[in-house]
Amino acid sequence: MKAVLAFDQGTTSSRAIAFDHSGIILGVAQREFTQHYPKSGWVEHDANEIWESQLHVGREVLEQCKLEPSEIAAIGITNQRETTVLWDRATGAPVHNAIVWQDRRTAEYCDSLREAGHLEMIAKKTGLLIDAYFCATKLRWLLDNVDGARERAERGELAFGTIDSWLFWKLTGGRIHATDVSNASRTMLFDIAKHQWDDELLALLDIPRSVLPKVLPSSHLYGETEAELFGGAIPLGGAAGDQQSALFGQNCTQVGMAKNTYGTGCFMLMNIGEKPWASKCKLLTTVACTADATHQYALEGSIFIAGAIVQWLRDGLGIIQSSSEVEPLAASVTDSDGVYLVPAFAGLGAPHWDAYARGTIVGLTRGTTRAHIARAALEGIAFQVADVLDAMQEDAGTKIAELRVDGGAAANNLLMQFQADIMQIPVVRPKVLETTALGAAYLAGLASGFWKDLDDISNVWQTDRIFTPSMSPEEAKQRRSRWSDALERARSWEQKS
Ligand SMILES: Nc1ncnc2c1ncn2[C@@H]1O[C@H](COP(=O)(O)OP(=O)(O)O)[C@@H](O)[C@H]1O
Ligand SMILES: O=P(O)(O)OC[C@H](O)CO
Repeated sequence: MKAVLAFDQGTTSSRAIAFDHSGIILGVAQREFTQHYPKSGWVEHDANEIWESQLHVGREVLEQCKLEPSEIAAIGITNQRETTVLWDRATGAPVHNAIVWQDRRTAEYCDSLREAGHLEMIAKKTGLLIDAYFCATKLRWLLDNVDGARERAERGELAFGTIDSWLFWKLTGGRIHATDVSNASRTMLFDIAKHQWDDELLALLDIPRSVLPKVLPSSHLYGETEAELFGGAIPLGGAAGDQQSALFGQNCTQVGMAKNTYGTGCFMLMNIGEKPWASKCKLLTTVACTADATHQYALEGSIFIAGAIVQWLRDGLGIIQSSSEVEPLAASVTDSDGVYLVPAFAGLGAPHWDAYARGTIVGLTRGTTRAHIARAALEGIAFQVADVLDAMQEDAGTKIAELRVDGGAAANNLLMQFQADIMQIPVVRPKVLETTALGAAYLAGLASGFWKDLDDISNVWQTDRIFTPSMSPEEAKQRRSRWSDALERARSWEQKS
């Protein structure tokens, strides 16, 4: 076998990456797809467009690398999590656009769940806080708002899944309706200690069990692709939510090791070992990936908007033409000149959890230029990450020695240096920034025997650059205090209807 293929289905694009046995990237294909914003705070994707884009890049990378399906040991899927698809089992047609993880339409329903006193029970079972972010309330919304959906679901005609399930279904021509444990742990319907769907939660959310996929380990032979899709069947060797996949791809397999991924949002995960425990600092407890069917958990801080702020500078404000221009623009000034940008465009996630916060720019003067705004935008990403790191250290009762980083925006040196400065710990960037895809490749490669065990893959991870703090602790403290002031201005901005 020559390669393992990772399908990395992200929020803004679908990617396919082929890795060889040494973890070297043989080829990458990528395709963006449409973001739908039907109302303020709503975000949707066309699940068929997701499928078509993923299929297209899968074929493209095989062609690019001149690889035959028979030379691929397995495909590993990694995906944007929580994005919720509901489709018809007979036709395979989605009943509605997928509701994306960033979508806030169920925020008020979540308030009512909280007010009814369900917070503790839900946190204990699922490791999650009650938030519109997770699948459960999105799925309930679909069942209640799509004509006839609830009746069809009760009759067993509909299937629910996160994007991994949806891709498994499409790749196998509807033969497989399954998800992996790491994705299941993001639904708010899954008991993470017992590793099973929970009847009390299903009853509370009014979700019929018949819509649910089967839950399997992350590294596992799920089946094979339909032969005609790629000109030959390819084994499906695993799946994982993209953030758990990145934790695995960063080799954070020991307790206390942490990574942060800078994509559309930012997600910091720290390995906490074999027992789940509840966060005291509004972080999530989630299922991590393992090489076998054993269980591991991670503590997670999810930030909704990170790299997306750079897209907004490009597409919304038009002050840059491409994402890579943000670094030279921000570097053209020595600081943000007192400007703070809180990127709460979709509310605030960890550790603040305010669905009604909105994006804010404060400290503007007549001297403010687009360069200051660009710099404040990058700093706004780093400040959010520092808040999560504090919460994680407090929760774990230990200092995190270093933070491993990856994702599209981790290529930005100015951002990485500021991140190390403001957190006062080293930021370590690996050579392969595609650790999300690498994690999925590992999972599939381990299931198919392409790699023997964890030792076999331990040499793949290599450091590219370490950013060490160069700002004084006093200055970092002062800057973070101003950031907290700015954050206060952003909180509770959107009014409840
Ligand atoms: N040089 C850069 N500096 C800052 N942000 C960047 C840079 N290049 C890309 N990005 C941002 O990174 C994100 C893309 O990263 P990626 O890991 O592909 O995200 P996702 O998987 O969420 O689609 C985009 O939001 C983009 O704006
Ligand atoms: O698509 P990404 O990389 O921004 O990741 C999205 C997360 O999985 C949402 O929880």
